[in-house]
Amino acid sequence: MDAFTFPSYSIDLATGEALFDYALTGPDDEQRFTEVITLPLPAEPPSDETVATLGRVLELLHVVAGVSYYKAAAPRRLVLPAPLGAAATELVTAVYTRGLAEYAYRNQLPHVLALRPEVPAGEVSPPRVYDDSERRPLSAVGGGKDSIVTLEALRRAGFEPVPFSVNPNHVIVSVNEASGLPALAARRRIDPVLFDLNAAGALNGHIPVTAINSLIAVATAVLHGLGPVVMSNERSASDPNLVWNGHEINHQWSKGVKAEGLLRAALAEHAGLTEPYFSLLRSLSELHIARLFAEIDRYDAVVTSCNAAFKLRDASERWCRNCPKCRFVFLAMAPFMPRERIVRIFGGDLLADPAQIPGYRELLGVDGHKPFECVGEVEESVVALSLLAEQDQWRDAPVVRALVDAVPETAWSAAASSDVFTPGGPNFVPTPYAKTLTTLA
Ligand SMILES: CC(=O)N[C@H]1[C@@H](OP(=O)(O)OP(=O)(O)OC[C@H]2O[C@@H](n3ccc(=O)[nH]c3=O)[C@H](O)[C@@H]2O)O[C@H](CO)[C@@H](O)[C@@H]1O[C@H](C)C(=O)N[C@@H](C)C(=O)N[C@@H](CCC(=O)O)C(=O)O
Ligand SMILES: Nc1ncnc2c1ncn2[C@@H]1O[C@H](COP(=O)(O)OP(=O)(O)OP(=O)(O)O)[C@@H](O)[C@H]1O
Repeated sequence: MDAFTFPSYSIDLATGEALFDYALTGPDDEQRFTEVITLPLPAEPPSDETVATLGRVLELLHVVAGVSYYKAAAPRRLVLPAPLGAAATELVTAVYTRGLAEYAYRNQLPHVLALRPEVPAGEVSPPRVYDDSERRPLSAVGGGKDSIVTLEALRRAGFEPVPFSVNPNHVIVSVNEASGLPALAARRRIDPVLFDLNAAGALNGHIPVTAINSLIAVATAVLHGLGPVVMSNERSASDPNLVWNGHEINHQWSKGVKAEGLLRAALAEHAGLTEPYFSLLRSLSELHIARLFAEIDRYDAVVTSCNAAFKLRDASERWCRNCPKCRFVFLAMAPFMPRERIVRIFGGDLLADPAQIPGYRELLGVDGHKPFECVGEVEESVVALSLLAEQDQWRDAPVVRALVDAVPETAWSAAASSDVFTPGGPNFVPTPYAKTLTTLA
């Protein structure tokens, strides 16, 4: 295939159903796709102004959500459907290059990292300004510890958050029920043709799913007259897994602070939103978030951070207890709660199981590189281990003992002077939200 194009998109405001069309085109062939995203409908029909702003957000979503289908063939041309301003073009370029960097690396497709969209010439008419900064926030809920910390902090600080999820599965539904807050949900249906192509051996790999979920959340906030979308993306999401041909490869790229800045700028430029989107947890390490989570117990029976529970097919019920994310989150929570509590949350004790040692050695930087998963930095893992080694309840756990012996002296010294509990780094948290997290301390 030579090119990826965006033939059309439409929305039916009576049902909330938006259709996004895509095409992979070649000299003799064309493969079409349609993704269906259904937004929850508000009680009152939206005003013309709201519909206009929503249309602008959906234009960005149309282009960004194409990344799932582009990756089936990775053509060298990305032909956008309409003119875009500089900030929106920068977002799109980054989503298809940095957002697909892990995919490019694993499939050895360096041209993807150099992709530049072809933007039709023309002016984009300026959007109407939509001041959403003082409205109730939409809090994106993914079912894991991070979004629970955000939801609870916002609620306790009096912001009256509205929980929101894309395709909530039973985990997310249970988390929302445990919160007691009425939630909004959007549906997203990937074109089944993509799965057929995958089964037939098409190119496949990781995509920047947070960028897609984020724009669906912003579209929902606009349609419902709500305020900023509040995410739970942490500091370490901005750190790459490795560098390849001079390019950073980051599994979590669209959770990182650069992606957050690009999305905010594109939404301001293209849709006129004054305070569209920010991550409340941006300054915090995963370990710090785990410590905050330990202060909240109403979600213990439902919280699930394991990605295996969120697969579209053959999902695990809750924690699979045998993946990098389960290992990392167990290690990060363990120092801050009684052993019986964490074993109850996970349904098992990962630090009592010697089979987990090789996976933990990767997380601790003893072997290989940081896994391609949503896990914290090596330093955070070493700090967590050092805390466990000081506690009677964990000191003699088989995995803790083996790991304490495996970690090199240099890592212990780095951990001793670590700043993992000191908030830091760039963030976009608006001033009224600056003290929100203190409600959990
Ligand atoms: C649940 C999961 O981790 N899935 C990744 C996995 O896909 P798998 O085939 O095992 O299961 P499915 O998720 O059901 O996907 C089936 C196919 O559909 C494609 N697909 C899925 C969602 C989408 O939006 N677009 C798609 O094209 C997918 O490629 C499969 O072929 O492995 C895939 C290949 O590496 C990953 O792409 C799947 O990741 C999902 C998109 C996903 O939702 N992952 C999140 C849990 C995730 O990884 N989040 C990251 C943040 C990444 C970011 O930058 O936003 C994190 O938490 O670190
Ligand atoms: N299905 C979803 N709908 C809406 N937002 C989501 C969804 N899944 C994840 N998110 C949001 O995307 C961001 C990244 O998701 P991630 O899975 O890392 O977070 P989490 O589930 O809150 O916590 P954890 O890291 O413990 O899994 C978070 O801000 C989360 O709220």
